[in-house]
Amino acid sequence: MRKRYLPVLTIAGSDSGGGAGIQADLKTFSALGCFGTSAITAITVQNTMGVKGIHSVPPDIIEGQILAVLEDIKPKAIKIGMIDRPEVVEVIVKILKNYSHIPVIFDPVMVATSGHKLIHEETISVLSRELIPLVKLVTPNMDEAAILSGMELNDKNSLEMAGMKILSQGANAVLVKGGHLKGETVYDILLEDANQITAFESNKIHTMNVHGTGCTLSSAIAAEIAKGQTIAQAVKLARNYVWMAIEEGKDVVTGSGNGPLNHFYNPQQIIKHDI
Ligand SMILES: Nc1ncnc2c1ncn2[C@@H]1O[C@H](COP(=O)(O)OP(=O)(O)O)[C@@H](O)[C@H]1O
Ligand SMILES: Cc1ncc(COP(=O)(O)O)c(N)n1
Repeated sequence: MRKRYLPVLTIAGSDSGGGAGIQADLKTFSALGCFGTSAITAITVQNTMGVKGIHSVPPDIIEGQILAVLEDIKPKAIKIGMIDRPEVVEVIVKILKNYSHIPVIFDPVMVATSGHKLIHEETISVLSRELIPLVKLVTPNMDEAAILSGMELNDKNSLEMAGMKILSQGANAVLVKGGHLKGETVYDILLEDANQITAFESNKIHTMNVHGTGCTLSSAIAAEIAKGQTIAQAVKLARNYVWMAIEEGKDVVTGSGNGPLNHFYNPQQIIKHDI
């Protein structure tokens, strides 16, 4: 058997500004020693200041991209990000049912850091009902967890309560991210089931460059899962990676809004596996 890089697939939107979406995902996979492949769901007209337009990719082309990768390159994990329309959820669900052996990490992207909506309202109930029960881990931020759970989130305790609600709605595991919490500490709460809850905490970094943190975190979790880590260990490693990429991204000078992270603060890890 030859040693190769572990392939990982991202199904997400393109960010022309390069900080979030597909662009962040592919940089993260590479930085963590995996081989990144992609299926683009939508092309956003975006920079550090915000989103100026969205061109939705036709569902048959999204399906074609995903199958082209699954049938030939055989990814070890899948990350899903921006899904703007219900028909795209349907296409993805249909495919995933035939590939249930591949672990899927789903970041239910709804609103960009800049405040722009990236999802049609009617998509939310469909992804909650049909997609979330199929994935290994769903990673909502506070606003997304509030929408999915119907609860208000403002402190560490409410992150956990919302996570419990999302579990009760059919999720297998939930990471409620608290990057937008007030105060000097950020908490992310991992619920693998009602009795297995892990609270991760780190110091808040003061910087404008936090565009793409959620995309980067979910891709890093997918990369670590592809390498064989457990969910809890993958989340721990991915959080460390994101924290360092934010810290080292303070001086990445691009644009006048919310800038990106520095995905390559560490030279690329060369990690080949028998596959
Ligand atoms: N200012 C910050 N300092 C340290 N960690 C952060 C900061 N902002 C976000 N994070 C971390 O980045 C990850 C993404 O969180 P969050 O920003 O809540 O998600 P999203 O990008 O989906 O809104 C989480 O692990 C969170 O703890
Ligand atoms: C294509 C695309 N996907 C995801 C996000 C969310 O990233 P963030 O919440 O960091 O703005 C984004 N802005 N654009």
